[in-house]
Amino acid sequence: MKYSVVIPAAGQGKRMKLNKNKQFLLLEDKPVIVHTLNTFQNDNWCEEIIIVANKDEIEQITQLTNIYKISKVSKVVSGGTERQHSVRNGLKELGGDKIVLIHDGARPFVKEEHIHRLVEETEKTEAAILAVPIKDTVKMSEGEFVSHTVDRSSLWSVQTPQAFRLQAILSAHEWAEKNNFLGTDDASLMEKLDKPVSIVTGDYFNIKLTTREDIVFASFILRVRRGELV
Ligand SMILES: Nc1ccn([C@@H]2O[C@H](COP(=O)(O)OP(=O)(O)OP(=O)(O)O)[C@@H](O)[C@H]2O)c(=O)n1
Ligand SMILES: C[C@](O)(CO)[C@H](O)COP(=O)(O)O
Repeated sequence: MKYSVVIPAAGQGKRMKLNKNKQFLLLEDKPVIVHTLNTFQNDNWCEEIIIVANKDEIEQITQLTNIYKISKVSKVVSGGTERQHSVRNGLKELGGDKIVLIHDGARPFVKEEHIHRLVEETEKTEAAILAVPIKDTVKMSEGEFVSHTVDRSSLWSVQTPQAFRLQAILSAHEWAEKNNFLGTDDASLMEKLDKPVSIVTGDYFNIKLTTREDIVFASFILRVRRGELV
């Protein structure tokens, strides 16, 4: 089985509160984005990588792909003001009706086995997402007070990659653009069109580097992956 992947990496990293894009943060010896790209470069099911970058970071990211020999990168295109716009710019570089994965550049720890399960699931349906069951109790609020506690038995913490048939997700993005709908993930666009989205259970190590604490977690995850910690 084969797929292409779009890597949105054109955010500002505001919540990280650093003076640079979190994709360039060094995790041990390599930038975050290189850790992410290597997973797909090393996966023989992956045929093509499209990176979406801030327009003034395209050259820097292109240089990194040359330095680290990420040869599957076919294009580095500029992003948009929202993640959804960046993803759309990346999707437009692809053709045919292949399987396409959309994976945050800020998620360097996704496992190949989970990527493959997503692709296999998408062969059967049109959309599949990686997610993990919520572990905490979840409550809704009204002002400063709890309004009610949500039944968490059917709640998921959704991650990326998210996998789709290319034409299906392109149509969903076109619908969202025409109807001014902005979703925080790509699967929500399919849901708005009443398309089924399968859930594949991933693992809790597939974090998105969002706030500074995540840098600490990332350094431990790397040690776990090397077998240094349980
Ligand atoms: N306009 C945007 C916004 C986000 N992203 C990418 O989408 C992924 C998930 O977004 P997020 O973690 O929110 O990144 P930022 O938007 O950079 O973070 P913040 O909201 O803290 O600024 C990241 O790899 C980010 O680079 C993107 O390509 N284009
Ligand atoms: C796509 C995503 O990573 C799934 O959890 C998440 O919605 C991205 O949200 P962000 O605010 O753009 O990081």
